Amino acid sequence: MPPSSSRQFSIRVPATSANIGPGFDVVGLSLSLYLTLIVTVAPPDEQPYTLPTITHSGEGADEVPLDAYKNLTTRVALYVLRCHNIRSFPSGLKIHCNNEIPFGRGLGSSGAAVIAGVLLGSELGQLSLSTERLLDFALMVERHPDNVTAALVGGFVGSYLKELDREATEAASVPLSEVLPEYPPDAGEEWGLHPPQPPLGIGHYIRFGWAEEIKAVAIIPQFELSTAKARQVLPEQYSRKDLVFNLQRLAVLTTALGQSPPDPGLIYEAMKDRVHQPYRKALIPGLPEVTSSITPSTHPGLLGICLSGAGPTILALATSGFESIAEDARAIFKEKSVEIEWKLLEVVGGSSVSQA
Ligand SMILES: Nc1ncnc2c1ncn2[C@@H]1O[C@H](COP(=O)(O)OP(=O)(O)O)[C@@H](O)[C@H]1O
Ligand SMILES: N[C@@H](CCOP(=O)(O)O)C(=O)O
Repeated sequence: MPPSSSRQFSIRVPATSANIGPGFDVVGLSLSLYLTLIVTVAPPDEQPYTLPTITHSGEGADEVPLDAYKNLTTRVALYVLRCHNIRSFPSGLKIHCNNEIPFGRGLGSSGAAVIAGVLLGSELGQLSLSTERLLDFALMVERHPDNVTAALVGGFVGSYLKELDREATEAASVPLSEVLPEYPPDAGEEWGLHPPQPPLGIGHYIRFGWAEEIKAVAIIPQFELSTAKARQVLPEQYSRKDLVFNLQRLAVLTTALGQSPPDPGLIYEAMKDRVHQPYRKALIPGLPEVTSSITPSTHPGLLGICLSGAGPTILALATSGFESIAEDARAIFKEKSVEIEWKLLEVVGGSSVSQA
């Protein structure tokens, strides 16, 4: 018998900090700020068909589209549904989004929206997708695995994209506009018959250890920098010297952050980078000054400091002295006329779906 009352569930996805210095497009850390969706699905016999209603509170409320065909989360959900021959949202769907993750700051807001979307699609279609398959769908949209993997599975995570054969590479490289069309089909059009299906098993990951006493100070400049813009400034090629510099540090960092007590001497140096931060400093006034003048010797308790994701947020990992790290960073940024906000965050578990 079909359910006669509405079904409600919630989806909670954490913020993430990607790269952690040398791990560009490789490592991510899930942090205690959340995107939460409260979803109400009307009983199936309700007539006539009505489009989803989206409401949004918190970060991004003044800029996020509330049209289900334009909103990133619902577009991703619709992509997952279409790939399973479900061509529209259920009638009378209501979604309330409460968002604590600031947009365009390098704390994985888009990765969280994408993961919320794949979980929403899976839940609405009652598809019971595995973690691996959810990741495949997310990777068709956000094509670097660091944020989405950490947002989905939680913790301190390393990931790589599988080398695909020619056919699968083509399938995974279709333009984003084909994966996520922005408009509904015109009346009578057969939209959604052949969405590009993700190849199986695109992303592979492992969770590293994390020493519980390590907290994350997020120093958040009050301006947005889109990840797309911050990727455009990166070179196509790197010298062997710079590549080896990063590989040496990343190999040490992935174990060093799991050791208790953590070793600031080892970690501070292991969080340095030559692959993305040097190129992004032109977009983030104060970045080199903050990362070079806040050190374990000037700030006891500090372990390491780096750009969070594509920036402009700076991530300081520390066991104590959080306020002095953040306030000294504030003073340096102020000299460059950049205002900041800071938050002390914990490393948390991954995304969850709960039935009401
Ligand atoms: N909760 C959300 N719902 C809808 N769209 C979102 C949400 N969070 C982020 N976005 C989209 O992602 C954009 C920010 O993505 P991006 O430039 O990758 O920055 P970051 O992921 O570092 O915050 C926002 O401007 C918005 O378009
Ligand atoms: N590896 C990516 C990470 C982008 O993270 P975001 O939080 O800024 O979206 C990059 O550095 O471009």
